[in-house]
Amino acid sequence: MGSGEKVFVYEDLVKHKDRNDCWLLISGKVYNVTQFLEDHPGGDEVLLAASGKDATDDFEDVGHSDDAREQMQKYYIGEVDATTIPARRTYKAQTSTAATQQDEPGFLFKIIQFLVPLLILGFAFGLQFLGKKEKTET
Ligand code: HEM
Repeated sequence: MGSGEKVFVYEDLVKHKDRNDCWLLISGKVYNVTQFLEDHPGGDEVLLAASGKDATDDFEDVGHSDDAREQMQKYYIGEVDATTIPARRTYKAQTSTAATQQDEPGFLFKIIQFLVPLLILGFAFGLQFLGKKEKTET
């Protein structure tokens, strides 16, 4: 606050992730929470664990109050150049491909289920036919 806008690079965060010097990156903004570690209602450990990386998800997952968002302004020290932040990994469920892959053995299984009784029947008729033929021949 008031000390001017500073633009950091993502790699800078790694240098500020211990108890004596702890920065947080939340929604592209950098907060120096070193003095806040002891006072954080959620404890210092969670803040230390959230430092050195993008802590946006960790912060939002807790559902911080407006009061907490107000408080964090005190610790704001600058922004991180967005181009240096690694792209967030999104895990897309491979529904379409997984479904087709699963469908194939299912389909094959149904065909086999249908064919096996037919083969047994065919075999039984075949044996009967052979039996009759043998009787007529003798
Ligand atoms: C500058 C950043 C932060 C500030 C100013 C802050 C402030 C606060 C405040 C005031 C509370 C009390 C509840 C509320 O008002 O919402 C709180 C709770 C909490 N915070 Fe943070 N917080 C910050 C960052 C984080 C981060 C990065 C995490 C990582 C997970 C975190 C985890 C928690 C947890 C787990 C609680 C719940 C404590 C409980 O209810 O037992 N906070 N925080």
